[in-house]
Amino acid sequence: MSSSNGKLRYDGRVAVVTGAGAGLGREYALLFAERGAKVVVNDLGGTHSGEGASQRAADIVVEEIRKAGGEAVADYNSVIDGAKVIETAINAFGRVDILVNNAGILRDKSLIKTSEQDWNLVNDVHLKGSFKCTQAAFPYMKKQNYGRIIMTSSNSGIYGNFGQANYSAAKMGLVGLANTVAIEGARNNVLCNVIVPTAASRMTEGILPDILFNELKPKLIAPVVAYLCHESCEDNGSYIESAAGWATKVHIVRGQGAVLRPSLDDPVTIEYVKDVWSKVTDMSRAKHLGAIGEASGTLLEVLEKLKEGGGDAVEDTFEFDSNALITYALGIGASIKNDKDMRFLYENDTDFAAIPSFFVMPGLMLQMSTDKLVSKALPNSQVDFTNILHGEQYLEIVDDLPTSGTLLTSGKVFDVMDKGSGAVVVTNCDSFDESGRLLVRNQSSTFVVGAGKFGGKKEPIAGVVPLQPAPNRQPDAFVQYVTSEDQAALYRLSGDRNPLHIDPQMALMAGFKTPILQGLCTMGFSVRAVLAQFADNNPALFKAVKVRFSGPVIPGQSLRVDMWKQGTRINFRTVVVETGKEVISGAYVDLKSSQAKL
Ligand SMILES: CCCCCCC[C@@H](O)CC(=O)SCCNC(=O)CCNC(=O)[C@H](O)C(C)(C)COP(=O)(O)OP(=O)(O)OC[C@H]1O[C@@H](n2cnc3c(N)ncnc32)[C@H](O)[C@@H]1OP(=O)(O)O
Repeated sequence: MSSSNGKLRYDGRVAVVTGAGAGLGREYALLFAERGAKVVVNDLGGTHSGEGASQRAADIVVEEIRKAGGEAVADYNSVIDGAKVIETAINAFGRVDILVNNAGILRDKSLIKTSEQDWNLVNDVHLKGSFKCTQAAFPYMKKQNYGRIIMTSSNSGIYGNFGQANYSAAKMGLVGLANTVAIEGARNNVLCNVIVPTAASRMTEGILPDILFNELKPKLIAPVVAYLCHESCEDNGSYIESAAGWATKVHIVRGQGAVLRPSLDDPVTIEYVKDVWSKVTDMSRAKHLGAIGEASGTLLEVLEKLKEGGGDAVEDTFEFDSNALITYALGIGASIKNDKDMRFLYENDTDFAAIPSFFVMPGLMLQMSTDKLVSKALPNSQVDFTNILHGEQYLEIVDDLPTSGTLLTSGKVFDVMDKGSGAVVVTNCDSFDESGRLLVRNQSSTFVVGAGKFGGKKEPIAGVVPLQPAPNRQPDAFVQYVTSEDQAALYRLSGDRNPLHIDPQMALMAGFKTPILQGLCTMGFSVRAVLAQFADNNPALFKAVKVRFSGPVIPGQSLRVDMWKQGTRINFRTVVVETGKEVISGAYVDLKSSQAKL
């Protein structure tokens, strides 16, 4: 009930505040009364460790309220007798609208020294007392279709605090109690929230440092609790931390988690758990779940994935910005010497855009960040940078591409082939933007040299994107580029830090005389050639590319890209000019429209 001057009022409401003889409870009681509520000032009047009883504390506060012109009655019952506390409200005022479960005691001891009595007493007053009072008030509130309930938790519960095992447990218990009360009351407009206060009171005296203690006035928290209890506040099940004239909502969050077995038929092993532990504990994409149904919903999704045998999917985020796009463009030979390349090199260019082949990166980085995909797909195989070569790549742009953002990429092994001289592992990686929109699909084949002859099948399954041989005629066009001796060194800044491309020793171990160029760098040069020749350098016309890396390129060599136009498909091959050897075969770029011209 708001009065005309905009002040929030509680006229006609009856508020029960437990433990209202001092500290926070007293401030709540005074504020409710000042704003028109009739108040039950409950206080057993014991010591802060729960000894003794006295009517004095409650009486003083009642007196204070009455003197100020408010209405209040005292109640001296223990909150464990919750029914009696609520009875006081019904007898005096005929109803109960607001219940602030605030009463509490402390019996701080280290875990080892905590007696059963210390445990029971603290839990009884905080947890059982809140339960008893709430249970007694609930029928009245439900019947009148109105109620506001507060549970009082503590950072000691949420984070733990040395010497407060009993208190921490009770305080976290109150969070659980509030969660369910909020659900059970919602239909009848009986809302329940949690306050997590840090206040100077007789309970915290001697625990908090003096400087902090003096600034943590209970009076500064009372308006937060009062607002939570006002009819205009629709929060339900919220945890609100408040102290020193500050308040915030607190959430329990859950990470994305990791699937712990490849399929429904597989057991969960300790070793697998260890392998994916960093994913289990990764909180970078943690989320708050609104209800228990959301939590179990995720489990159903996991089971669905496992049924499809997709439990081995791995996920990662990929962040990029204009720097990443420009570094990539330079890495595949874009140059300011070419006017039409400015849009790829200068973030203030009005048409600034990514060269579309940049979007192989999320899939590549996912594969390089985990040894779970390629190596796990092969029996007894040791996969490392000395025996893998990029075999094939397919990239498809599905939706409009931003020039910066964070993509979530999900990848899994799609096919494994035994080619004798090596094994080919095909992975599919889909990348989504933050709203869940699928932007890019990548399919990569990794040729694992020497890992063949394991008795696997030779042919690909349906869904492995096939190559397309070049037409049997002279190319319609060709473009030639010189790569720099530093090309691989420059390109690796985009993320592919495979030492094969820069470290002569590693190259020797992998069977090459010198470091070789990244396959995707050669692909990038080739895509640039097709865009320049057939799409007026317009990246928006690019739809997809498929290539096979059929031979290595040495940085410094020249590349000739031979192209054939067949409608919107541009077939191409890439040849090292100095040797005449084909290094990209069976390749094509699909453009979005047939505006493409010779
Ligand atoms: C975990 C991380 C994920 C991946 C990260 C990648 C990181 C990067 O840093 C790695 C790189 O960029 S490496 C550089 C780019 N790649 C290359 O230079 C490889 C060039 N290709 C070759 O040398 C040979 O084709 C070679 C060696 C691949 C094959 O040659 P051969 O052994 O002589 O094979 P061949 O007799 O020609 O054919 C045997 C069967 O294999 C198939 N095949 C051939 N080349 C393939 C290729 N590139 N990709 C896929 N399959 C290929 C053939 O079709 C044949 O199969 P079938 O008998 O069924 O026809």
